[in-house]
Amino acid sequence: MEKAKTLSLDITLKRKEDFKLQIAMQLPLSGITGIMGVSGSGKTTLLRVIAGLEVDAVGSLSIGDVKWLTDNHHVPVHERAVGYVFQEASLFPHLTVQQNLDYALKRAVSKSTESEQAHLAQVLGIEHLLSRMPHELSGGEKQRVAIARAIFRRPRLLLMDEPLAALDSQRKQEVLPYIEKLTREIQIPILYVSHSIEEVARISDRVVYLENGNISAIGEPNNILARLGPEASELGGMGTAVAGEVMEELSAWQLTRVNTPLGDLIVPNLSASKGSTVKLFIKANQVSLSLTAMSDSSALNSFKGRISNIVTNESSALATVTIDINGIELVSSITRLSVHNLALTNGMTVWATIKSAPLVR
Ligand SMILES: Nc1ncnc2c1ncn2[C@@H]1O[C@H](COP(=O)(O)OP(=O)(O)OP(=O)(O)O)[C@@H](O)[C@H]1O
Repeated sequence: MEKAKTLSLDITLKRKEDFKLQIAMQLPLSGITGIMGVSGSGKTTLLRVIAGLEVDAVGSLSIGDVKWLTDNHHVPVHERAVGYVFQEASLFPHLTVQQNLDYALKRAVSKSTESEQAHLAQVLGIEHLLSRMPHELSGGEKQRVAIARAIFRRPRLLLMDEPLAALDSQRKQEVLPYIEKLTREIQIPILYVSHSIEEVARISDRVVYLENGNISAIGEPNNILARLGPEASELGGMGTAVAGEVMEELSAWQLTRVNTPLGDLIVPNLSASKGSTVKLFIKANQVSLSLTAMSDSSALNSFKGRISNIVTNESSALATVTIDINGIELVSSITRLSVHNLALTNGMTVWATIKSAPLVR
């Protein structure tokens, strides 16, 4: 990996007797890196170390050619060019959106230019909100303003800690596309902490999975998410992310046909324009398996594939079966009893049926 475009860290932080964060990794300074793990695994602590908020962290940390932490130097928080977005937007209630942004700008070491600010306001869709007071904004709008405030300081890196956790699912769906646009249109690398597999699968280019202060897996979202064990249920359930192109609206049926590497998927109406790219998340518990093609079933989406992995655990009723369909690893969660009854084994050909309802954009 080219050093100038890499975030490198090799750090240790002993928090208390039973928790030590010990992370060594190199991440490309591009796109979105999802940081996942169950509660208490160290996600927030990792972001705090990178931001410079943990003065007891030891080791090395550099962003491109700039060293933020070495054996004998700790660059203080205000000199690290990072933007931080938390769960709560925390805007000043007595200032307008514009005044909130100006306030942040006045205190910034590095400031964006007026044209950069205008572009950012447009990317985040907040141009029309600038004269409003925070109490006149929805939760999603507040979060978009908080993101703009963080980026006005021209950070090298944007740290987001559960930025959507306080929003309901409709607002989440509303804000996610703006976050995705940031890495494309502003080219700002993002570290994105989330509890939600769905969110991370949808927006991340890579995932770092933490367990008890250590990295237990790092790589492509699907590879990581498919390997999660029982902890996946705390994270909203396992699943598979697939990107696809919107082919047509079946408006009479309130459905949309999306072409994906699995084949054509019929999903609830996405209201997305024809030709646009969407990401779908297929929950593992919505994928059933059969040995023959089912022609008399109500399910619309059925695909032929080959079993590439079966994980069972005698203490659990459920098994995780991975099916390779045109190179996509589709994860299915079915009972161990079904694996036994169908005598499923690696390499076997099966039909995977996806209920159309649970697909999300
Ligand atoms: N200020 C603190 N002092 C001592 N220990 C702390 C402090 N903050 C967090 N911890 C501990 O450090 C560990 C990691 O916490 P951290 O908040 O990084 O986890 P997390 O993965 O972000 O969790 P969550 O998903 O619940 O936010 C936990 O054991 C936690 O109890």
